[in-house]
Amino acid sequence: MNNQITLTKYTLYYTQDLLEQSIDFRSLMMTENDPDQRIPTSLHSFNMLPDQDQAQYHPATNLTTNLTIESPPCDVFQPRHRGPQVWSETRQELCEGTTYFRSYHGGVYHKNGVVFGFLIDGWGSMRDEFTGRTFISHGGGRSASSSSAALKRQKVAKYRLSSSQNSSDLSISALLNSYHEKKPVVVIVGSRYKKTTFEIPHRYCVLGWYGITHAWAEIEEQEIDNDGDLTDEDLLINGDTRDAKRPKRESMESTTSRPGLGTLEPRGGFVRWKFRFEWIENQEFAPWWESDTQPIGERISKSEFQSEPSNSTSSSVRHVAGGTQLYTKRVGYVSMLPAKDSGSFNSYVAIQCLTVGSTTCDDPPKDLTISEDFLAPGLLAPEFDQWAMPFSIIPPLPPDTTKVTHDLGRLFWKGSHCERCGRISCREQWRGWQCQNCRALHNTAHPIIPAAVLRNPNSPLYDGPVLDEGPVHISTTSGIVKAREILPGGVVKVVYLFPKGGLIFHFISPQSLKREADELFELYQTQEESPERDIVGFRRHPLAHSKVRSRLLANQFSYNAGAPYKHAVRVETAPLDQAPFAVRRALQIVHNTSRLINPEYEFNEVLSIAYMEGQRMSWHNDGEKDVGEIIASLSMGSDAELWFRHKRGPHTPPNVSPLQRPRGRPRKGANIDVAVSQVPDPPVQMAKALDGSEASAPSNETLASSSASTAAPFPAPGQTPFGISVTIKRPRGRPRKLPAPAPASLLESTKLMTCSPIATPVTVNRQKRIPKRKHTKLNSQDSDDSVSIAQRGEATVASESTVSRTVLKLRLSHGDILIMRGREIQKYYEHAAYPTGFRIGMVWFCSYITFLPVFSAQMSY
Ligand SMILES: O=C(O)CCC(=O)C(=O)O
Repeated sequence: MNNQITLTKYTLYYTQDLLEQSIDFRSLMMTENDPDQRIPTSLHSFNMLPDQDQAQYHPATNLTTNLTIESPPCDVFQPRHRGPQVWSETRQELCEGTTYFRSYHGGVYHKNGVVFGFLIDGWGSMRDEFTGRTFISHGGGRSASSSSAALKRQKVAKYRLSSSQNSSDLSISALLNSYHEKKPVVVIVGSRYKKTTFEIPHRYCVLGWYGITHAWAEIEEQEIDNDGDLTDEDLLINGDTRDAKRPKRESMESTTSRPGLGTLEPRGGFVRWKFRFEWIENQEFAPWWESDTQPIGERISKSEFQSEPSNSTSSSVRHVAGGTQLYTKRVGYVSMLPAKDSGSFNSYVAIQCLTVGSTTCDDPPKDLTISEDFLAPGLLAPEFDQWAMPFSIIPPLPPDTTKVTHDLGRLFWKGSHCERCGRISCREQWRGWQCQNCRALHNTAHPIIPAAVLRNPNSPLYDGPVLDEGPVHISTTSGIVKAREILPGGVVKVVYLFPKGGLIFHFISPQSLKREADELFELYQTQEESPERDIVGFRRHPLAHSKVRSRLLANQFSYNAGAPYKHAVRVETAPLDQAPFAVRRALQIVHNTSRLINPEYEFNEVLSIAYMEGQRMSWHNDGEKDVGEIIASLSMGSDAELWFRHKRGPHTPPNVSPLQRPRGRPRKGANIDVAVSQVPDPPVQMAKALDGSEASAPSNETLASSSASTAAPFPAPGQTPFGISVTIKRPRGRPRKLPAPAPASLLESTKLMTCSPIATPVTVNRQKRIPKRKHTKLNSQDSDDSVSIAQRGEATVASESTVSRTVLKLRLSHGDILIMRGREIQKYYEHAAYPTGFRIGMVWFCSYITFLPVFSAQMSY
């Protein structure tokens, strides 16, 4: 009964919502009225939600009804709505929801030299054309935003070439590969594309499969804005006011030509690679932008294009008075079309389109107009219609989560495609995939995954104190000091002192003490609601400071309770006393540990974070002014690495690379890549830190002097007093000479390891320094060397004194507790988390917010 009521509400909601968007929703209504009505979709269940807000805050079971839709066997997807069969409103949805367009920046998505997706959007290049079934577009790369004052005034973003494109540029060579090998490409149109005659209904709409019929290079003149009154600032600064006051076109024309395509900077323009695409008939959908009655573009005979004209020469470009028309040369033949006005074959420019196997195009032409005939369909190689398309443009259904046994792999947070309306949505909610347009929810309950199946099989199951507590990496120049102590029960406490103040405590328990964490991990995964036990409402939240205009979701799922979270993501906050049971239980566990350091610690904010395989938390710091100086966290499930690096800014040590590296995921099995020096006695501060709450970081001076006075020779590679595997990572090339090992007696008496800033070999990070790309300027300085180097991907090696900003990498395993103490860690450093698989982390903050209740750790369990 209840179900029926919900369904009726839902249908009304849809009817209204979708009618506005001209989406045919009759099928759903028929389903409700006639239960026998079959909808062609595969077998799965949808939960229907009246609106997103309710979906966010209310448990699924109270609101939803299960509508199971069973499909008749059918190979071809039957579109049930007009418009594109696949579309999205953000780039992230497109990238997460499809396999064929996963590029967040470029317009060509290619992998291993093969183009999968091609996006036409925003500003085209000169002579781009679009008819629907055919279009001419350009390869990617080497564009820069124009800094023209006139365009800035108009607030118009305009991109133009800043150097010549080369056939070996990655996206161009991939497009050439698709052209030569006749590989179909999925084409997507963005709503900012200006050349369609039809309306583009959504931000990104998949058009369908196309083949590339022609590829050629041409000269793109640099457009001159109506900035005639502006002068060339560089020339003015250099004192030649006569030249400077010349109109820009003139100074640009004086650019010297250089030989060779690709490195060529021809007079007044750059080489641009162009491609003609044509719709492939043999595909699953007809063009959605053509109405049923509209005739398909008239075909013209291919023979017209393949006949070699009697007066053709071997030269690729022929300029003939009386008109400029684009003609094509295919597979070694000059093809020609009648000039539009003259109706004859006499006036033409023949362009040498690439012949099969060739990647060079000599003497690219400049003054062209595209013949209308060249845009008519009919030039596609017959091979395109002989084979089935490689895959459906409809993304596959989400996986069957009920079968999960050991991890939540990348498939589990791939976006989903709504069969009802065509929208692709990111997986935002832990409990399922929901269409952001029509709100249909594809529910996912997975069996509880025990922590035991996620553990690293190559890591011992410790009954006593762990041996390999880390760190995975500690930079020799960081000045960070490490100490290790064994607490009752075999818990290993590792303390890291940071040179400018601040400490990190890392508690690692033997197996027998991980039972609480085991239970908690399972509690967090519980999906059944009960009056006492709410499920944790994990969801992916939008980034707070994203540079992209559209909504961009954070990688990981999170849930905040207590004081409002004000960091990298915009997370809603539930009051602590109404937080789910799992969250309150986690708080209790961490309080028990944090009181080992200071019995006064009280946390009033808990951020729970769930990561599926491949998800991570990227660089950030937790230094919000409301947040107290203690931040604690508990790890559950798969291992993770927590990386710390210097922040960019006035405090960055001068020898630290300004580049953002290392990027991406940590290497598997990474070792400590420093030489670790030994000191016989711990500095005073460290001794206190080991004792407990009195710890404070040593000053730079203390550290420097203790290191200087106590620095001992290095142990041999692979040897440390604590059984930690240490390898010296050296830059490639000439081997370095390592200092002799320290005497055994000295090593045995050592309790601390310091990464001394003095007398330690520096791991040089041989980074490629790529000069910052300059804005395109309308003058001859466009082709200055630094810009050219950057854009040709050439590189220079950073100086020997430049080292990575990353100072410390810790491995966090199931049941580990980490406590960061001191604002300095947030002020001078940032951190990032890289889990190796399904993992839940909890972070506790003590926020200075007096009006919120401070949760007591003495709760009943
Ligand atoms: O997942 C983790 O343990 C790290 C989380 C974190 O860095 C943070 O919330 O600040």
